[in-house]
Amino acid sequence: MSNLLNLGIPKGSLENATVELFRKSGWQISISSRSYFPGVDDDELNCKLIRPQEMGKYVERGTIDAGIAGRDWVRENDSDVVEVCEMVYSKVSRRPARWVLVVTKDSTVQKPEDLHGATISTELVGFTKRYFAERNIPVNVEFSWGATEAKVVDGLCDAIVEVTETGSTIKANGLRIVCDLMESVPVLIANKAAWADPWKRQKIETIATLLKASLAAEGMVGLKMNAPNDKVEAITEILPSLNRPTVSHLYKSEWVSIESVLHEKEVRRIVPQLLALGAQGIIEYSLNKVL
Ligand SMILES: Nc1ncnc2c1ncn2[C@@H]1O[C@H](COP(=O)(O)OP(=O)(O)OP(=O)(O)O)[C@@H](O)[C@H]1O
Ligand SMILES: O=P(O)(O)OC[C@H]1O[C@H](OP(=O)(O)OP(=O)(O)O)[C@H](O)[C@@H]1O
Ligand SMILES: [Mg+2]
Repeated sequence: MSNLLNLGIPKGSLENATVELFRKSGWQISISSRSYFPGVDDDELNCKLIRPQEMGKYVERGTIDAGIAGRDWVRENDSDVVEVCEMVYSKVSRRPARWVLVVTKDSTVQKPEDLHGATISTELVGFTKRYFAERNIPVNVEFSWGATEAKVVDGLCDAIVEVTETGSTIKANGLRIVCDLMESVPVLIANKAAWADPWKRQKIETIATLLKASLAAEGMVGLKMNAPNDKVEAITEILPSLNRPTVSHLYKSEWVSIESVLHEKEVRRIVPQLLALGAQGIIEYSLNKVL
């Protein structure tokens, strides 16, 4: 049984984006409705769906060897685990999630200090209490089971500390962000004993490497072109690359092939310049992974 890694997949907001990231990285995870044990096309992996709020606890205990959860919840639970790597993605975007202090639009609150003696509702109680205590602002922090935005609209509390990504929920409820309190990204965490086991560690590191390589490839493309020998210097001078562009000779020709990896957004700027310098047969191709 030693060549089996128990891996926690975050159930909820990060679920679809995580499964999609694994697909790009080479693992097909299939989740059937109502089952908390997704299938995966790797005999060395055993996946379980676990709430990000509880991931740290189960990884710390060794119930599972590794898992992905938002760093916010790993910190909130003060989980004694190895943080293997962070990955920048959220529910719908490739930006960190933000925990923000939120009030109604007509509230007079402009800064955290204005909440002296106020009641704040949040799912992230420990962090919120610490944030206000460190600033010597006495507040009453209440745990919220969710739908937190509704509570400040209803006047059940004076402010909330909520997670936001696109901002659409805050906007839809007519609320206003006072300030950002913290950012959070998903992290791959490992149990300490699993990390000390050479096979498990290697497997966890392989997963980390490939997940990060898939994220790194997003927005990057390969660009390849032919050019006369005497233009190589001028072209490689302006061509962005990860390290240096590759130059190889065309068979029985005075021409060379030049290849580079760059941000897709740079292509529209660089292509007219490449053409002006005499490049021909330019091709752009997408990349699955950048390591
Ligand atoms: N758009 C988002 N909304 C909420 N959480 C997000 C978002 N993007 C990333 N996250 C992260 O997802 C985790 C919260 O997960 P989840 O949504 O499962 O919790 P929840 O809100 O309590 O559950 P539910 O989906 O049942 O409302 C946190 O680590 C948070 O930082
Ligand atoms: O900034 P946005 O892109 O709108 O995303 C943030 C919203 O998404 C989450 O809600 P969720 O769907 O988890 O519902 P909940 O309030 O019941 O937890 C979070 O709690 C916010 O309400
Ligand atoms: Mg939620």
